[in-house]
Amino acid sequence: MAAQAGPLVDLSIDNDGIAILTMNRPPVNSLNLELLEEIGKSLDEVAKNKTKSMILTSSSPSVFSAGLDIMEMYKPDLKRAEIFWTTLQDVWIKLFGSSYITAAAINGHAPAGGCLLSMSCEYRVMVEGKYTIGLNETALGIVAPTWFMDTMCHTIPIRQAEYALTTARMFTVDEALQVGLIDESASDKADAIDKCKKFIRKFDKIPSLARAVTKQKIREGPLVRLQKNRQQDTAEFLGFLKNPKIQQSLEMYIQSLKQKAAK
Ligand SMILES: CC/C=C\C/C=C\C/C=C\CC/C=C/CC(=O)SCCNC(=O)CCNC(=O)[C@H](O)C(C)(C)COP(=O)(O)OP(=O)(O)OC[C@H]1O[C@@H](n2cnc3c(N)ncnc32)[C@H](O)[C@@H]1OP(=O)(O)O
Repeated sequence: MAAQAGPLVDLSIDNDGIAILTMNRPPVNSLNLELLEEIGKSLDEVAKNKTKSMILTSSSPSVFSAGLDIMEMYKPDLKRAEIFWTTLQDVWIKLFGSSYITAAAINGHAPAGGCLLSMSCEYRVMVEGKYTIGLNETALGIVAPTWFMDTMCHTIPIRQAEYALTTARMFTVDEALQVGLIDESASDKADAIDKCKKFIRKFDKIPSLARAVTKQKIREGPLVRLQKNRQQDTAEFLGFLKNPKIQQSLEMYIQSLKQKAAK
């Protein structure tokens, strides 16, 4: 993978007071520990500055995020793997549970953890093209953690979520629109950001405390479930990583990604 140039995230505030959080880990914004830490810090910053809203996007021209960095899971140092997983949990708790308004301008592919980040926002606009979005874990022989599933069930009807999760369905932009996995499509990244801003402006006349408390109450179930089960969730993740069969399938998956990239 190419060496990192520049900061892993960019956080800027526009003239309307909207924070734009841009993931910047070329080539595919795979979520390693350092990127997750930087996303977490940026989410803290947005909360601390009482910014009214945030749009999550990517600096890549074709990938929103490739999901978790597979190299964090392949033959890992278990202490780092534990920190990696708890940092991912923290990011999800901060984003899914945020009181400020959140929207994702999905400017490219969003598999697995990339889909999770976008679903943790309140509104999704995806750029038209041959991009796909979804939770593909079962295709890799693994089970998405309960809070990944909960997040999908908060986004699309539970029947559709069950079908998508069990079949590892990757949705095209049109299919995602049809099922409600995304709210709108856009012609390009600028259009996606404009549409996210239009969504954010819908709240101009809604008292912010009432909005925030309503959001937190409706999202309380999945949040409490993870908060109560964090240690068990982490132990399960580490247990997976220690399983030789999982390591073998990871190795094969990495090879297949590399072969595809080399073509
Ligand atoms: C797989 C996990 C298995 C077991 C884990 C064990 C236990 C886990 C238990 C529970 C946790 C489960 C939760 C998992 C959630 C996840 O997020 S897993 C990650 C799933 N992500 C994917 O499957 C996406 C894979 N990537 C792609 O499909 C494509 O790269 C993508 C469509 C995003 C972009 O395509 P393209 O622009 O053509 O780029 P390339 O494919 O050419 O890739 C460029 C280089 O980037 C490397 N790469 C791609 N994805 C990842 C990744 N997720 N992690 C690390 N590296 C990645 C790719 O190998 C290329 O590298 P190279 O240039 O060859 O060095």
